[in-house]
Amino acid sequence: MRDGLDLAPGMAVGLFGGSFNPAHDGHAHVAETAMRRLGLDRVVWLVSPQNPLKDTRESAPLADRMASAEHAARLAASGPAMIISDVETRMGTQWTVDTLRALVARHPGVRFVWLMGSDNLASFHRWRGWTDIMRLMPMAVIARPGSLLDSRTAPAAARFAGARVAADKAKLLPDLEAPAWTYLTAPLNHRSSTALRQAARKGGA
Ligand SMILES: Nc1ncnc2c1ncn2[C@@H]1O[C@H](COP(=O)(O)OP(=O)(O)OP(=O)(O)O)[C@@H](O)[C@H]1O
Ligand SMILES: O=C(O)c1ccc[n+]([C@@H]2O[C@H](COP(=O)([O-])O)[C@@H](O)[C@H]2O)c1
Repeated sequence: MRDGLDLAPGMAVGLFGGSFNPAHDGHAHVAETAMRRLGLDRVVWLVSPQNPLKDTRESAPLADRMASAEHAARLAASGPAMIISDVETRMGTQWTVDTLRALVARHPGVRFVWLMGSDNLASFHRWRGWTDIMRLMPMAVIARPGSLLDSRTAPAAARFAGARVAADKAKLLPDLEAPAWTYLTAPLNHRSSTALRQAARKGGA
């Protein structure tokens, strides 16, 4: 089965999973920061069918979240650098570990890096197969307001302390063997989808 992802062997590719409900400039900030600091060729925005740890009732349809991600990605870069993908829906994978295993198998020679905000590092040890994710591909964590301290003391950070790469060596990350991860303290962006949904509800009330 083709997955619709146009990736060539040798490319350094960030995988950026999210609900994008809706997408916003904080997501653009993560994608742009990762691309620049890790020297990535592409960032694939994996628009998730449904975050396994979130409430389904609040989730907008996939097509709306894809459109929203397309719009936000244009804030991050023009040209082919940003790829908005429904590959998790196509492959029928819900858990990140399954998605990443499948993508690694389908794209030999691509140098993948998993990207996420620091709020997710704080809770990463609750994800299914999280130690397997750490061993599948390098990971870059982008600082997010409200989770800076939590994420630095996170169980996942402690467990893989020996695999941490200094931020000023982040460009090496796509070439390193997993486990390897870095924490990027870029200028912070305060946007969140929750706040946007709340504002929309107030506006519509
Ligand atoms: N402002 C931000 N700074 C850094 N990372 C962010 C920011 N906003 C979102 N992210 C990261 O982007 C990824 C996808 O996030 P998601 O789509 O859940 O957006 P969200 O704003 O966190 O949504 P919600 O408020 O509904 O939880 C996650 O890894 C999250 O940590
Ligand atoms: O696989 C898991 O256990 C898991 C638990 C929570 C979140 N995730 C993934 O993390 C990414 C960010 O999720 P979210 O909802 O914070 O946007 C998205 O790709 C989710 O599928 C994955």
